[in-house]
Order: sequence, then structure tokens, then C-alpha cells
Amino acid sequence: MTANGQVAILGAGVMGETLLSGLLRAGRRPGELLITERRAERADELRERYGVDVVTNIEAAAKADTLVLVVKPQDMPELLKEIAPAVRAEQTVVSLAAGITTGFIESRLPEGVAVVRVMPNTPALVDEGMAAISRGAHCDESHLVLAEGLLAATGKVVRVPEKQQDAVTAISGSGPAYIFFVVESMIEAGVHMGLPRSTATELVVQTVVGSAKLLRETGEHPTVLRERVTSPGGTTAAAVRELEDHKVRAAFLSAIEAARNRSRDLAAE
Ligand SMILES: NC(=O)C1=CN([C@@H]2O[C@H](COP(=O)(O)OP(=O)(O)OC[C@H]3O[C@@H](n4cnc5c(N)ncnc54)[C@H](O)[C@@H]3O)[C@@H](O)[C@H]2O)C=CC1
Ligand SMILES: O=C(O)[C@@H]1CCC=N1
Repeated sequence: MTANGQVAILGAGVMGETLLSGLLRAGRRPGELLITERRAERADELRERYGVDVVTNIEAAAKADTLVLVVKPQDMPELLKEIAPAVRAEQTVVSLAAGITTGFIESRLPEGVAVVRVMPNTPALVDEGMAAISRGAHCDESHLVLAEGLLAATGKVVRVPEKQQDAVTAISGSGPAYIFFVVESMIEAGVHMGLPRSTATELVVQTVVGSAKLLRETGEHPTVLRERVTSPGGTTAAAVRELEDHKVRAAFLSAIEAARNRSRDLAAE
């Protein structure tokens, strides 16, 4: 048993499985983990794949020391109503749901329960996740350390004030989707110009991985790195001019603000 005791993941969809598999890769034993899942066939699939016990939400709330809530924001009220009678003040509740505040969760659980809000992202599946955590009203350092221990299994973790979580959700939570959108667009451009799809895909994926490593390993500002690619009067300058003409920078700003606003609205649904 680790210092965190037993961890239950309530809702084992895309993000629940991502966390589950990361914790197992990081050395947690299947016996330290429990999952709950509304879809029976999905529960069977995960039990078989990972050797973890599948229990009901009430059983998870009664047994586990840490409850990680990974259902959709819209399913959160029902889940909290179901587990509230079994939750105790000595447990830690960790929520990965976009837009759901710690206050929303605290008001639906017994008084005094520590709630940590987390915004993870899917690169956690390959241990390159980015997670931001925020404390609720009843958290102390030990609860944040516990949440960091869970998320550090699959990548980087930073602490942010909760008021920044909607912006974080719009940047790193949804962020992988923007990158994949750019990747799709670049591959399509290659295909339009006659490259075989497999060649275009290999070129684009390695370019994205290489560019990400260059950013991380040099610590250089992206503008500096972009300027180094941009020869005077050359190909990159021609391309960047088109991106500016099509207001791609403004489109990113609007898109990311829309994601932030959507995160703010989710708790009200
Ligand atoms: N997919 C992503 O990239 C990210 C997702 N999140 C958050 O993670 C949460 C889950 O998202 P996904 O995994 O993408 O959704 P998903 O739909 O793949 O997974 C949710 C799972 O919860 C199950 N579920 C629903 N109600 C339940 C209940 N009462 N008891 C037990 N299981 C229940 C569903 O059957 C489903 O398998 C959301 O709140 C989302 O905001 C956060 C960051 C990134
Ligand atoms: O799209 C969503 O609502 C979730 C939260 C961040 C990424 N996926």
C-alpha cells in the first residue's frame, strides 16, 4: 500500500483510463486501485485489460482513501448525490472535470471534505501529460501533495489558483486538440500537393515532435525559433504572411476564449 492508500477512479472513459494506465505504469499495483463505470461492457474491458476491481460508486466511496472523479461535468451532480452518503471527511476527493468548481463539489458532499480540482490532458497516455491542480476550501499541503503524486505518474504538474482553471482548461486541457487540428491541416496540404498520405503524415508528425523538443530543450522564445526558420524572402515568410492575412493568430485567440467561456458555463448545466 502506498501513502495514498486505495485510489478509486469513478468514471473510466478516455481520461479515467488514461489515469488508470499511468498509475499502473508508475508502479501502483492493481489491488491499490478501484474503478467504477456506468457502461458494463466498458467496465469488463478495463477489468480484463488492467486486472483492476470494478465496484459500484457507493462501494468505491466507502472503501477508497482517495476518490478521483472523472465523469463528464454534466454527470457530476448525479454522481455526487450518489456518493455523498458514503463520503467521509478523512477522504480526499480529486476532480478532473472541466468547469466544475471545488465549491460545487464541496456543497454536495459532507462538510470538511478536501477537494482538489485538476485539469489534465490526454498526452498523459504517453507520460507527457500537463496537469494543473488547485486547492479547495478544506485542502492542506498534504492533499495537494497527494494529488501531485497521482498526476506526476503521467507527466508534469503545476499548482494554479482555482480562478485560473478555466483558462488552463482552454490552453492545456483542450490544447492537444488544437495541435492535432494543425497536424491534420498540414497533412491535407501535403496530400493536395501530391505527397502520398503516409509520407505527409511522417513528415508532419516528426516536425511537430522535433519542434516541441526544440522548444522544451532550448527554452528559446517561440518567436526566436520561428525567426530562425524564416529566411529573408524565402518560403516560410511567404507562408506566415498567408497565416497573418487569414487572421490565424486572431482565430486562436477567439477559439481559446470560447473554450474558456465554455468551461465557465459547464457547472451551470
Ligand atoms: N478527454 C480529455 O481530453 C479531457 C477530459 N477531462 C475531463 O474528464 C472527464 C471525463 O472526460 P472523458 O474521459 O473525455 O469522457 P468519457 O465520456 O470518455 O468518460 C466518462 C465516463 O464516465 C462514465 N460515467 C458517467 N456517469 C457515471 C457514473 N455516475 N458512475 C460511473 N461512471 C460514469 C461514462 O460511462 C464514461 O465512460 C470530463 O469531466 C472532462 O471534462 C479533462 C481534461 C481532458
Ligand atoms: O472538451 C472537453 O470538455 C474536455 C475538457 C478539456 C479537454 N476535453
